[in-house]
Amino acid sequence: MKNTDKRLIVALDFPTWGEAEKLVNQVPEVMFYKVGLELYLASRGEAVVKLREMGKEVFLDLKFHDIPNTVAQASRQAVAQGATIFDVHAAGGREMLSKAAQAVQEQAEFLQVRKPLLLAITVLTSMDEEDLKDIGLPDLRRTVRAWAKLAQESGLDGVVASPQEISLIRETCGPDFKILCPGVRPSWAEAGDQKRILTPRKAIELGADYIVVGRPITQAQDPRLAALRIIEELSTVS
Ligand SMILES: O=C(O)c1cc(=O)[nH]c(=O)n1[C@@H]1O[C@H](COP(=O)(O)O)[C@@H](O)[C@H]1O
Repeated sequence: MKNTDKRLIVALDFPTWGEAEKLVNQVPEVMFYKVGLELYLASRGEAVVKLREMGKEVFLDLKFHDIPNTVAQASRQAVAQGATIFDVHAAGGREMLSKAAQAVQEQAEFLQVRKPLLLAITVLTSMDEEDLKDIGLPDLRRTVRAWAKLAQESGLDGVVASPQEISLIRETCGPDFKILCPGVRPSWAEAGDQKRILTPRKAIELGADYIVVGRPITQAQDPRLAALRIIEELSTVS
């Protein structure tokens, strides 16, 4: 199908599978969807199965953050669900990250399935310097750099980060480390609760491998038109 771009992942933040399914059917050009906490729980995990049956790729965004054994075991389940990408929090630390990476490798070999990309959340795009100070972390860019480096040293494939930190992460982790960016807002959309944002084109130009866009598409009057405008914007950047 023309007019698709797998660098665009649409966040299906809906309270029922029915609403999510309607959106997916409205925008056949979008091939990659994010299932987060709300839809995963509302659909009792079925959203992932249904999207796979519809031929879509899934970013399973459950942001695991727990003791190393618990996260490793949950990671095995994420591999079994057929996600293309899933994530854990970098703040879980070196042992949690490396056990998760090891579990993904082992489980993919055991099930003989394609190994999903395992990404680490750095600093959430809804937080700014002030929010970080509140939780005792004094320097946003130093934190992002340290967490990205830790994720890479622990064997992860990449990070989830604000587009504003792409250059910093590229400098630190090199060209092959994956960077997935939420906090992406077309010039015509509202920021909402996102604080560290850039446009889709700018994010890709700076070196993002994937962008995640939710409400500018899912809450648009015409979601298909909104998605096509973003796909068109991306097509100008190779
Ligand atoms: O892990 C994520 O996807 C994520 C990380 C982050 O730092 N910021 C962030 O917004 N997200 C997710 O990306 C999506 C962004 O949605 P919109 O703000 O509606 O475009 C939401 O589903 C968030 O859960």
